[in-house]
Amino acid sequence: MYQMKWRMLPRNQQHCSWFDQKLAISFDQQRTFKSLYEVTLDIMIKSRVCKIFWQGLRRFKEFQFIYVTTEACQTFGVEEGEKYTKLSFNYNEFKIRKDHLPLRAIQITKKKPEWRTEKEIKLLQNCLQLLESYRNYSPNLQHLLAKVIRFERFGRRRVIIKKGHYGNTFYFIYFGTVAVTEDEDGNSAFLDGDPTLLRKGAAFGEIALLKGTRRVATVVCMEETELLVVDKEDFFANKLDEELQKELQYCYTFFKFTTKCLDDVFRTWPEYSIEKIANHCRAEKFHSGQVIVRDIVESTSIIFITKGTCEVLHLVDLTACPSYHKWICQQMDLPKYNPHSTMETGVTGRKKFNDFMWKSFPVQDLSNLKSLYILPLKHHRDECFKKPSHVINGKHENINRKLEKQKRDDRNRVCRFDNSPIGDEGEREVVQNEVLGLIRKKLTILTPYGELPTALAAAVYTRVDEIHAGEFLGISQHLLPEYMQDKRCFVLVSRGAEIIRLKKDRFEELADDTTIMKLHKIKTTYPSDDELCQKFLKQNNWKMFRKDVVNLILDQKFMMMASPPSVKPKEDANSSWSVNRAGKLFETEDA
Ligand SMILES: Nc1ncnc2c1ncn2[C@@H]1O[C@@H]2COP(=O)(O)O[C@H]2[C@H]1O
Repeated sequence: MYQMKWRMLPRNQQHCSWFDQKLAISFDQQRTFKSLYEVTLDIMIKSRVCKIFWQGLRRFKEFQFIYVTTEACQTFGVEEGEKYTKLSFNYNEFKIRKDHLPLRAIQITKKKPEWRTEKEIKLLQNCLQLLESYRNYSPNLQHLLAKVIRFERFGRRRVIIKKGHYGNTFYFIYFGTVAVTEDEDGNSAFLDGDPTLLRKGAAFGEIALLKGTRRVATVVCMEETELLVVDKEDFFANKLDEELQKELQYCYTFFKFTTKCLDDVFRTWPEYSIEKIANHCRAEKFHSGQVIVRDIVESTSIIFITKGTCEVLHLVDLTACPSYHKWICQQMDLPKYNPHSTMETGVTGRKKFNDFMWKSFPVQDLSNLKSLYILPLKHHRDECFKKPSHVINGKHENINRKLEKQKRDDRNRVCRFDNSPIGDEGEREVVQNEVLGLIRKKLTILTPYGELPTALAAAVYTRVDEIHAGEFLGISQHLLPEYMQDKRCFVLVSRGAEIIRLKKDRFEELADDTTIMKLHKIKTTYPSDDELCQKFLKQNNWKMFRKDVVNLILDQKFMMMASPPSVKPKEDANSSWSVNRAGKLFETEDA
């Protein structure tokens, strides 16, 4: 560029200004070199920075960022003049998902083991304390596992382990439920009424690793499931096999050496059969009050109690029990139950109460009925009794009068229990009809033993048996012919028990004739529903009596303390026959 400029000058000017030109060249050159140097330096620095970034990124290739893929991320658009910028906001990153593995812990598990800092391992260890199977390991093993464990999330119906495949992984369940099935695709889990389920805190996939065999079962997700995975190399490097061998040995030892308690059921079994059932079993712990099996008869498993106690409960539909009707008649002074005049309606309260099952059960408080029954009586007999608050209010009084009229009209229209005319047949009769009229308007149910107010339709859970460590249940009924089986629903509830579940068909497949003969001799018969109802009512009568006595004594005491003894009975002395739901249902020790 400089030479071009110089040549373009006139000839004379070219000679005379040679020195100047010389000076100018060196000055310009200097500037050019300087800028060239700066550019080169710039390029060198930039290339070095790029190289560092590139090397860093190469390492990051191993690191997968976590995306919560389950729900689409919401995107907001912002328009700025001509430009259109997209701001994205993933609300999943801010959403607290209860019971799921925290995001921070997931990020740690996604890192390579050597990248995890001591602080991160500790944090992960703390999160994993929630898992029972993990918590039971020594602190050292817990630390080693937290170093190598990785995270995986699967959706419903996803097969995690396929039966017959070689195994390279061991799993802990952090969230969700999986089913263990005998078929390859795991479909049976969704058809089986009683599949083998493993939940949060359980671990699986150890058998193929410990024995070096193929997978003995298929494991499929029943819902979205979060797992923590240990690879085969880490499994053995951290001596996890030694710990799990102990667990596997537990079931084997129970079947092999607890035969005395188990009525010698397994005494004649060859070694390999016991080993085989031990491979298909798992010890499970249940806290007190937890339901182990919802229907023992329907269940496809035999339950062996290894530790603690269990209770067998049965829901008795009182409306279907003649003893209950008799008792109601006595209590309410209703027309006596006559077995010859039963209504073959087939409509009972059973369906209604089946729906309630465990989550809730009907609160049957007879005190309301009793107060309806007693208040008018008291009103007639003793003017000193306080009027109900709604009667005091004039506005309510009008409504009340209207209601009374309506009730009277209804009573005339609707056929009554005893077909007796309404009139002055005594206060008691009137009140009784009053009660019935009110109830009839609300609903009555027809039972095989007569009509019953809906408010008195009750069902109670009664304890029918107690099972202790070393005992088992679920097979004797299964071996009986269909017509001899007790098809009623029995619930097994833990009282701090530890159990082993074994599939009935697997047991039958391996059991020899001697075992089957022994089991045929074991007969468990539970009392009929009416017998259970009688037992319950007996206990209830005692409770009612006890409550009445206590109320009576306390009343007298309080009255003496507060004011001079009065002859008037107190209202709450009559509210003693409310059905105590806790006491009744579970036959507490004070029963
Ligand atoms: N009856 C069972 N109860 C619970 N888990 C089981 C049962 N049978 C098999 N499994 C688990 O299912 C896994 C399937 O793969 P593995 O054979 O490696 O290990 C098996 C056990 O961990």
